Parts: sequence; structure tokens; C-alpha cells
Amino acid sequence: MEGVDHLADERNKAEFNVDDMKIIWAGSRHAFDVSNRISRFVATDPVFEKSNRALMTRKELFKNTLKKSVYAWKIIKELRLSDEEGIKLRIFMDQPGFLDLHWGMFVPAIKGQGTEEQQQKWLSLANKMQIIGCYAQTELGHGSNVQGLETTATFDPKTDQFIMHSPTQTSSKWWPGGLGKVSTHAVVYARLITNGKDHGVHGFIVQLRSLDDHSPLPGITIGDIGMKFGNGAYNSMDNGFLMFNQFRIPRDQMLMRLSKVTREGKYIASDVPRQLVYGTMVSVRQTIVSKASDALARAVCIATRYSAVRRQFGSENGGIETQVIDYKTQQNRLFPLLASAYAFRFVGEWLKWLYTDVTQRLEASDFVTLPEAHACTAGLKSMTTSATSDGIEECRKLCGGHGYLWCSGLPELFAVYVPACTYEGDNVVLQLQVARFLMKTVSQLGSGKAPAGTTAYMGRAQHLLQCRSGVQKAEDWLNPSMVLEAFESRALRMAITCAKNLSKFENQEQGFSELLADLVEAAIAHCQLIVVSKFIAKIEGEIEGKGVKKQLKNLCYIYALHLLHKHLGDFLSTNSVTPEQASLASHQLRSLYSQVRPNAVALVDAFDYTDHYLGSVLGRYDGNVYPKLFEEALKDPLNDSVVPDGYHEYIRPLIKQNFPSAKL
Ligand SMILES: CCCCCCCCCCCCCCCCCCCCCC(=O)SCCNC(=O)CCNC(=O)[C@H](O)C(C)(C)COP(=O)(O)OP(=O)(O)OC[C@H]1O[C@@H](n2cnc3c(N)ncnc32)[C@H](O)[C@@H]1OP(=O)(O)O
Ligand SMILES: Cc1cc2nc3c(=O)[nH]c(=O)nc-3n(C[C@H](O)[C@H](O)[C@H](O)COP(=O)(O)OP(=O)(O)OC[C@H]3O[C@@H](n4cnc5c(N)ncnc54)[C@H](O)[C@@H]3O)c2cc1C
Repeated sequence: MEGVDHLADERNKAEFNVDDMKIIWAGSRHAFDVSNRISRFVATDPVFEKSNRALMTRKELFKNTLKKSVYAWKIIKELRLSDEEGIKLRIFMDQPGFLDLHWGMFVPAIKGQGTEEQQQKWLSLANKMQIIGCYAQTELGHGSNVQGLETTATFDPKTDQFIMHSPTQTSSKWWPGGLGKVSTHAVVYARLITNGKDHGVHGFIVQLRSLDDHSPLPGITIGDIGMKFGNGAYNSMDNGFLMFNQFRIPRDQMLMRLSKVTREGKYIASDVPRQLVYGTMVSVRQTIVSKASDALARAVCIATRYSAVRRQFGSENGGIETQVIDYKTQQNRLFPLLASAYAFRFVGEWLKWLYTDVTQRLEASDFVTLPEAHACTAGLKSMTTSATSDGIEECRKLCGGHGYLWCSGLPELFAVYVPACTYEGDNVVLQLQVARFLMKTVSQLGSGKAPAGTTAYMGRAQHLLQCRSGVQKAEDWLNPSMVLEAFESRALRMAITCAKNLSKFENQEQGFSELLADLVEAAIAHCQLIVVSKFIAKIEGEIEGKGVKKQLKNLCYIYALHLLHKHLGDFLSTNSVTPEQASLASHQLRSLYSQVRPNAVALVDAFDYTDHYLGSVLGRYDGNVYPKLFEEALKDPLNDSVVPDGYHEYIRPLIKQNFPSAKL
């Protein structure tokens, strides 16, 4: 029935004030107002219609993305939207495109690595979008191993230019978003060579296409790398390839904030760590963590609302059947994902703080916290994107058969989201960076240098290696210090075991290679501890709103205890908990599920997502699923005619068995 709220009963059950929770989810009243206003604006503007994109050809989809992106930019200019509002507009537009790389990586790379002069020149063009840029780092042969890139930038002192060249096929740039068809410029990462000496990978601003007719400049071969996973989905983006044939750029287009090449061709390395050339990746990894909570919340919102609408079995005497959300199995799969969405939100907020702090320190030439910022952004990017991708797929299964329909919104969400496990650093490669950081921290224990920040717990190694969990009854698992101690001792013991095993090898690098799988596990345990500890810090802080804190506490312990359950092998093998304590945790988890159950729909309403953004018949706010599924089915082009195209050619001859004679 149109206009009826089929989920009204669910909403009436809520034991907290949803509007207050909306503010907590958004981060502040101001952030909520912006998000709420911009999402409604996008939802009602026909240019941002997106329901038809799965049926578009690649070319139509690409052009439609151009139209939306340019229209979004026009709105930003005309309505004088702030950066915050502009970013929200892009998020709710919900279509990957060149804007992401221009604003998300090209502009930040120039800001982070360009001199003041370079920033003045290039940012004034980029900020007005008079040039469009992308981030061209990855090559056909190397993505993860940045030091292995092959493109060269050789200084020619005669002309005061760099010669950009792609010496092999594998040195072709391959993957950069926005490169294939749109960008006029790129920040290109290439090996700097002066006087025959290779100084490693540096960034260069390179014009790719004519600003008059968009044709590639002579010496540049460029194009799109082809269709990617899923219909619609990430195919709106023109990920591209690029080859240079002795292409020349002026010397002042090397990004020279971190190191310089003089007119004479002398290379001057500054005293800042060389890894700052990776700074743009660190900044994007940080934003990816907050975006993980967004994507997971979207899937969970769809699965929760639909689980409350959907009924199977349990009817007695012809009465009403059971809502599938009432099955403990459904709760055991769904509620940890709901809790994870909130957990990633809060760790994302904290990571943003950490990133802002390290940026300010770097400006004052204080590099002390850089290794930790790198480890946290890399590890949390890896952990949250892996969990979110798996979570979206789980939500699809939680919706049964209808979850597999395009109009459930879940297939496209998965297809767009899953490359987050690969881009901005493969998730395993990133966890290995965390593992290196942990091994270094462990090796310094006892040296007098106390571990700080997220590794401060390692400073209590003596206690954490010996302690036994004090949990005696199920409710003890609602004690924050007991939960934290279990996670800390598990993480520390796993790291120390790795370090001990490493020390058995004469050659540390060989040992590291041999123990890669264990090292990744130890890194994941450390990252999970960070997320749990930031969630606990959140619920121990001041939280306003009727009943809100209680709900967040429930979600926090669900998050922690489901991880304990999932990684029980780690917790038991490190003696961080006993089998009896683990079974008390399962008992407590079931009780928490029962407490969350009446609040589940309201907890996903708190995300404040519009039906436009969700893009899902199953996740509709009003729960009016079945009639809308029919409406969607009838819109399919196959239903344009009752008798399908191809009937006379194939079906009729088959039924009548009157094929032209076949020859073997
Ligand atoms: C105004 C309105 C606006 C409106 C519009 C608004 C628009 C809104 C915009 C929307 C928002 C935008 C969102 C974008 C969305 C995403 C799209 C997708 C984009 C995808 C882009 C990409 O996909 S782009 C390519 C990413 N490609 C990688 O990600 C390579 C990974 N590969 C490595 O990153 C390195 O290869 C790897 C492994 C570290 C080894 O590097 P390596 O070999 O040099 O280093 P080693 O391992 O030897 O390590 C030696 C020592 O360096 C330390 N260290 C290493 N890295 C460090 C670091 N970063 N910082 C500090 N320290 C570091 C390490 O900890 C060691 O420290 P120590 O010596 O103390 O132990
Ligand atoms: C949708 C999308 C958008 C992208 N956009 C951009 C962009 O705008 N700009 C850009 O420059 N790049 C971009 N990329 C490229 C992306 O950054 C790389 O694909 C990514 O960094 C992974 O590198 P790779 O492809 O070389 O993977 P590989 O490193 O080849 O990974 C293959 C396998 O090897 C494993 N592996 C690799 N090294 C190790 C190791 N040391 N130890 C253990 N296992 C290892 C990995 O875990 C993985 O399982 C994009 C990629 C995608 C999918």
C-alpha cells in the first residue's frame, strides 16, 4: 500500500531517540544538517536519477557520469557550496567519476608535494577546474611495489627539461581513474634520473591532452583499460593506460617540495623522510576508512529493513509467519555487521583526528608520529575495507533470493565497493606494513623507549604476557577493561610469537617472507584492538540523547564479542581466554542480540539515508517491498513485449522441431 509505513511497528519499538542518534552518527549537529540537506537535494533532482544505469551501455554510462559531474560542479559554483557540502554532493550523487581523482588525489598531491610557487600556479587552475587531473602511479607491471615503477624522467640539462619515457610495455601506466578519457593533466610518478644516476620515484605534473581539442599531445599514447566487474558499477570511471615516448616537460614541473633538481642537474634531497612522497596515499587511506562505514551501513540498512519485512515459517493455525529478523541465526549474521558499521564510524573519526595531528606536526618538521600514522591508516584501511566487502556480500545473502536482484541495490554496491580491498594498497600488502611496524616496536621493548599511541599497550608487556582473564560470568564481558585486556593480550602475544619465530632466522628478510601469513594475522589482531578500543573510548565519553548510550554500549560489546567468537582460535591459542570464558562470551552475545532486536530498524534509520541513496527496493524506508518489486520487474526491457524478440528465429523452430538440416 502506497503511503503506509509497513515498518511503523518496528519504529515504535525503539527504546532510544533516533534523532539524537542521527547526530552521533553524523558526528555533529552541523554535519547532520549538511548531510541531510544535500542528500535530499540530490534525491529530488532528476539529473541525479540513477535507477537506469545498469542498463546503459558503457558509452552511455560514461557520458551520463560526465553530465552528472559537470552539473554537480555547476551547482557547487552557483550555490557557493563549501568543501564539506561539495564532498557530500559527490557522495550522494553515488557515481564514481573523474571528480574523485581530481579532488581526491591530484589536488592533494600538488598541495602535499609542490613548492609554494607550484601550488600557486597549478592549484589556481585545478581549483577552478580549468585543468582536470588524475593520479598516475600504478603501471601494468607494478602497483604494490612502488619502488619497482619503471617510467623514467631523465633530466636534460641542455634544454632544462625532463624526458618522460616508458621503456617497456610493463612500464605503461595502467589503472589511474580519470586518465582514460577525461584528464588533461596528471601527477605522474616516475624514476628521476640525473647525470645517469637513478634517484628513485618522484612526482611530476604532466599535461596529457590539448586544452583546445582534447587530443593527446605528441609523444603520448592514452586510452581506457576496458570494462570492469559488474554492470554499471565502477564502469562509470575511465581507468586508463598511458605511455610516453620521449615526452618533454619543463624542469619546474617536477614536484619539488621534498627534493629538487637544479638548473645544472644537481639533485638535492631534503632531510625529510623519503616516504612523504607517498603522502597522498596516506591521506586517501584515511578517508577510505570513514567511507567503509558508509558502505557497510548502506548494506546493513537494506538487510535490516528487509529482514523485518520478510516472513518465513512459524505460522500457527494459519496465523502470521515469523519475521526473519527474529531468527537467532539472522541476528548472529546481521547484528555484528550493524555493530561494525558503527565501530568503523568511530574509528574513522579518530583516524581523521590522528591524520590532522600528524599533518600539523609534519608542517613543523616533527616526523615522530609518521610511522604510527602510516601503520594506522594502512592497517585500518585494510581491515575495514575487507570487513565491509565481506559484509555487503553477507547482507546480500541475508536478503535471500531477492538480494540477488539488481534492484536490491546490493549487487551494484558490492561491485563498486570491492576494489577498495585493492586500490590505495592491496590489503595484504598494507597489513605487512603494519606487521613491520609491530616487529620494530617489539624489538625496541626494554630499550627504554616506551611505545606510545596505539602501541602503548605493548609497554605493559610483562603484565599482558602473564595475565589471565578475570571473566567469571557472562556479564563480565560487559566490563570494558576485561574486554580490552583480552584483545590486548591476544594482539601482544601474537606479535611476540612472530618476533620470537623471526629471531630464529639468521636472515631477517628471509624469516619475514617465511612468516608472512602469521605476520598478517598479528597485524589484523592489532588493528581489531584499535577499533575495539576506540569504540570503548566513545561509549565512555559524553553521549547525549535519550537511550542512545545504552544502544551504543550494546553495539560496542557485540562488535568486540563477535570478533572474539570469530577469532576464537587466536584467543585460545594465546591463552587470552579459556574455553569456558569463550562460552560465556557467546552467552552474553545472545543476550545482546535480544536487546538490539527491538531497536534494529531505528538503529539503521539513524543513518538518515534517503531511498535515492540506498537505491534499493528491499531497503525502502516504508518497507513496501512486494508491489515495488513487481514495478521494477515490469520496467525491464525484456517485458516491453509479451512475445520476445528471437521467438520466430529460435523458440518456434525448436518447438516445431523444424530446423534446417544440420550437417556433422
Ligand atoms: C570542492 C568541492 C569538491 C567536489 C567534489 C568532491 C570530490 C570528493 C573526493 C572524494 C574523496 C576521495 C576518495 C577517493 C576514492 C578512492 C578512489 C580510488 C583511488 C585509487 C587510487 C590508487 O589506487 S593510487 C595507487 C595506490 N598504490 C598503492 O597504494 C601502492 C601500495 N604500495 C606502497 O604504498 C609502498 O610500495 C609500500 C608497500 C608502503 C612499500 O614502500 P617501500 O618499498 O618504499 O617501503 P618499505 O616497505 O621498504 O618501507 C620502508 C620504510 O618506509 C615506511 N613507509 C612506507 N610507506 C610509508 C608511508 N606511506 N608513510 C610513512 N612511512 C612509510 C615503512 O614503514 C618503513 O619504515 P621503517 O624503515 O621505519 O621500517
Ligand atoms: C578500481 C581501481 C582503481 C584504481 N585507481 C588507481 C589510480 O587512480 N591511480 C593509480 O595509480 N592506481 C590505481 N589503481 C591501482 C591500484 O592502486 C593497484 O592495483 C593496487 O595498489 C594493487 O597493486 P597491484 O595491482 O600491483 O597488485 P599486486 O601487487 O600485483 O597483487 C597481486 C597479489 O599479490 C599479492 N602480493 C603482492 N605483493 C606482495 C607481498 N610483498 N607479499 C605478499 N603478497 C603480495 C597481493 O596480496 C595480491 O594477492 C586502481 C585499482 C583499481 C582496482
